[in-house]
Amino acid sequence: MNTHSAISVDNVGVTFRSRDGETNTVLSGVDFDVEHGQFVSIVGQSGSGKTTLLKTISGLQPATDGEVRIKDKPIAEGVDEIGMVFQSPVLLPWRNNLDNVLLPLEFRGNRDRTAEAYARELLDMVGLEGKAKRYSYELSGGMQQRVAICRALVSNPELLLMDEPFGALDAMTRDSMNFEIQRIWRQAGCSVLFVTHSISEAVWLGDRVVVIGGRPGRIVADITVDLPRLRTKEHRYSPEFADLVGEVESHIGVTAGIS
Ligand SMILES: Nc1ncnc2c1ncn2[C@@H]1O[C@H](COP(=O)(O)OP(=O)(O)OP(=O)(O)O)[C@@H](O)[C@H]1O
Repeated sequence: MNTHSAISVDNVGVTFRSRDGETNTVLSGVDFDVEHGQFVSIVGQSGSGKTTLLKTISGLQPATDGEVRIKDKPIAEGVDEIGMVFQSPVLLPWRNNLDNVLLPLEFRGNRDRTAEAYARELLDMVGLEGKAKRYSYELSGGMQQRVAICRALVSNPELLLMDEPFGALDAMTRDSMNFEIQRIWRQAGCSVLFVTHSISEAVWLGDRVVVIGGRPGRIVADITVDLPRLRTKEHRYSPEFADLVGEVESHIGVTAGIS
């Protein structure tokens, strides 16, 4: 492991075993490090194992081989340093936004005035000033996803795992969330692993784009995105951006045997 790594995924493999004893190895030899504060996009064909990888890094899915370490502590020992955001915000409709954001702290018995003030700060940070006492049904899809992001950030995680977080949003809201998430990430100061089906989103947001491919899934490319921050729409029309998108596409295509 690199001494500066916040997250170390060390030769991880995942094999599922069905009830009748059949095995399905989904990931094999997945090996990469994430430095503190890095934004890493993960792309790959449907079924390549992206969600399985995020679940394994979060500790929800035990690794069959290898190990995941967060700040040098094995994930298997239980680590509080992770926040997760899914495609659907999954907010509890009977709780207002503030209470939804505070849920993880409530579970741990850590809800107090300081936590409430921080949760309000987060809601302000994502542009939901004045919406703390509103309910999810009063919000747009993009606003609900912002509440889910606040809930994931309220424990000050080292690592934010995002699985297709903007996949259910319309194109314009997705665009604005892509811009917003850069600002939120920089303010929160955490590392991010961001799974997406959109190659341009992956390149636009990432410091790196990790491509998962093959059967079983493994890392077939790890591409550095050397575009300046904060990225604006103009970057998407630059030749450098187009080259990077082409490079990522070529790796996804090669692994699928379609290029
Ligand atoms: N709990 C499980 N038990 C058995 N097989 C599973 C389980 N979870 C995932 N799989 C299998 O692992 C493979 C990878 O699934 P995964 O959801 O990780 O892929 P993905 O790259 O995230 O796909 P998508 O892009 O479609 O969301 C699939 O073949 C899936 O059927």
